[in-house]
Amino acid sequence: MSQESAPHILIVEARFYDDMSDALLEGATFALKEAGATYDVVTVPGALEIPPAIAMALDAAEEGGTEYNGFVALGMVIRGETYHFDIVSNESSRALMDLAVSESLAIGNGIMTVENDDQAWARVRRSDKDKGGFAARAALSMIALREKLNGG
Ligand SMILES: Nc1c(NC[C@H](O)[C@H](O)[C@H](O)CO)[nH]c(=O)[nH]c1=O
Ligand SMILES: CC(=O)[C@@H](O)COP(=O)(O)O
Repeated sequence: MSQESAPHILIVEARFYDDMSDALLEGATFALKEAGATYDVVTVPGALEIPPAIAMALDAAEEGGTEYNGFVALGMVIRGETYHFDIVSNESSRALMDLAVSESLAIGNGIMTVENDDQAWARVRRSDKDKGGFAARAALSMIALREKLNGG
């Protein structure tokens, strides 16, 4: 897809923690609007469902559905008592990386993996770290890089 128009982004958010998801989404959408990009938002139950959602969007695009220049993954994974934290954290990030490399996708990974609520809140929109905005800008940067490499 050539980049004549503004980048069109799919934000896939895992709303496991509604309030933190609101903050991550605020940061991401602010950054995209600031850059003149357009976006759609879809919601999945948890971080493990983000990579399959992106894969589904790619399949839909091949069948005439919306084509996206890039993707932003937003989620919050907070360690609990069991090994599940490691599974959710490692597998979601691994699957995003596999998709990005195998499909040359521009994906900004805003899936936070933290030890506790304090660490979480220190890294969402209501702070200067704003990981949602950082993920959005990462996706836009990779779109621009792909255009440059393709002689755009
Ligand atoms: N504990 C967290 C989860 N767990 C849910 C998984 O992501 C997944 O939805 C479930 O295993 C069903 O497939 N997800 C988060 O995003 N954050 C968590 O802290
Ligand atoms: C990241 C998780 O899956 C975690 O929230 C689950 O909590 P627990 O390990 O106490 O079941």
